[in-house]
Amino acid sequence: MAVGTSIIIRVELDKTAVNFGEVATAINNAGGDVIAVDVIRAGQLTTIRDITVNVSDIESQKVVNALQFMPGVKVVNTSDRTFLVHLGGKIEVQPKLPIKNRDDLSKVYTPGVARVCSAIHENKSKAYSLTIKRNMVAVVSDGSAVLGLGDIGPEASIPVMEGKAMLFKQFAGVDAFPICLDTQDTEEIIRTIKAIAPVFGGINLEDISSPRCFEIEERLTKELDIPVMHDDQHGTAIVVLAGLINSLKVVKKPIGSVRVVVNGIGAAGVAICKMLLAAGVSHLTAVDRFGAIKPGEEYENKQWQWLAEQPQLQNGGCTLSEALVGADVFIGVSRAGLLTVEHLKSMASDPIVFAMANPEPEIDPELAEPYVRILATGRSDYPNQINNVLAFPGIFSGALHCRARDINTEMKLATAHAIASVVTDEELNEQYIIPSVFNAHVVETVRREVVKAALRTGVARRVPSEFRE
Ligand SMILES: NC(=O)C1=CN([C@@H]2O[C@H](COP(=O)(O)OP(=O)(O)OC[C@H]3O[C@@H](n4cnc5c(N)ncnc54)[C@H](O)[C@@H]3O)[C@@H](O)[C@H]2O)C=CC1
Ligand SMILES: CC(=O)C(=O)O
Ligand SMILES: [Mg+2]
Repeated sequence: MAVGTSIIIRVELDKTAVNFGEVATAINNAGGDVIAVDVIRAGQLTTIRDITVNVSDIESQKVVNALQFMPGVKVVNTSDRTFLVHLGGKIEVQPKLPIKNRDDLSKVYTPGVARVCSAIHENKSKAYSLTIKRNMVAVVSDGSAVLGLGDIGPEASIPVMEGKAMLFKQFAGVDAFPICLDTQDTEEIIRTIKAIAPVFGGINLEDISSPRCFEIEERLTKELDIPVMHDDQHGTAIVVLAGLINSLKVVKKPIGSVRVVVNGIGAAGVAICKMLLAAGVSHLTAVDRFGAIKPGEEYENKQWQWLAEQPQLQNGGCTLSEALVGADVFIGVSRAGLLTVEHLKSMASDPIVFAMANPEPEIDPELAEPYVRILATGRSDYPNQINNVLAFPGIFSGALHCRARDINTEMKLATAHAIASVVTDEELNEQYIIPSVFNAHVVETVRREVVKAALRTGVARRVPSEFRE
């Protein structure tokens, strides 16, 4: 399944040779959908127009080619609107107050700033009240597992990390900065993050491949006193659990009785398995490239080893096709196109399918829809978007608010239940198992429940005023 985009094509039309209707037909025939037309210049013999076209990324060149070879049409240039929003980057640093005169200058900078530095030197925790640390998260990647694109390197990962920073700010008011590291060495990543940590109130690890991501997160959690969370693991697992809680209400199956197959036991898959077990799933099959993880087998990957020792793990060694026969739930965090209609037909009644590989899911949603009761993907352009963006802004907002030193399992479970609770019983249906990322109640509810869980479990270092008795 191709990814949709929209392009603007500037054309010069020779009025004696072609009319706009013919141009629009050629675009449609090549797979494009004209959504807007602007006349840039209208002359006696020629007109210049900007034509905005919705098109799949695969077909965009076909559309341009179709026009290029049309008599009377000259393609002046083409711009991809997705690329346009990335021009010059998507975020910037803005001062909170203007520097209008020398008096202002001497307060925000030297000499005034020196007194503030000394105050922090005497009491390090004042960095929270006197610097950006209080509300600033580092979004750190090494470019090794970017979306489903794989190891594309630090520079190529910047657009995703900038995007995450935008989401932090827009949805939760949390400032976040993208940091893309030119190393994939576990020790060097740990050392670097520890070295930059003083500026930040939290560390959001992003798109770091497994199994290195597990050790990096575990070590940083132990060695830093600010919350560290690998979003692809926990953000994803939390939202999956929220979606599953609500889906099971729709199909009226208790969590302890369903057979769940998770495909792709990497960063997201491991965390999803752990979260589902913590939430009460008792029949779980964990499938990766080499088949299902086998109980009793020895694995080099410590997370797989842990999973292999869990009594709820079933169907060891079988293929995805074998695992899916009679399964109630499929959760894919693997690769595009691994799931077929035949697989869906072999599942139990009322199949629940979360095909979450990005940007292309394990199965084309349009193919899957007729054969499933509930379908969710990671994408914004289909209903039921299961994406970690529902979790990380609110979690970090809550953790920063109560200055939590950790984001623990209770806080993660509280987040999953909080997200699920935003969809009321009256609203709940097959097409609406998970709230929209634009639903303002999501962050508000998650933030509140995260603070409550942090206070309850003793990881909060500050009791926000609204929680004081
Ligand atoms: N919707 C969402 O919120 C999220 C979606 N994802 C998506 O999930 C996918 C995996 O992400 P990560 O866990 O971060 O990557 P990862 O690289 O840590 O894990 C991917 C796993 O899939 C396995 N895999 C590859 N081919 C397979 C096959 N044919 N059958 C079974 N397993 C196979 C790999 O061996 C690996 O264990 C990506 O497409 C990513 O975009 C990840 C995080 C959040
Ligand atoms: C959504 C996300 O974090 C990913 O696909 O990697
Ligand atoms: Mg990610």
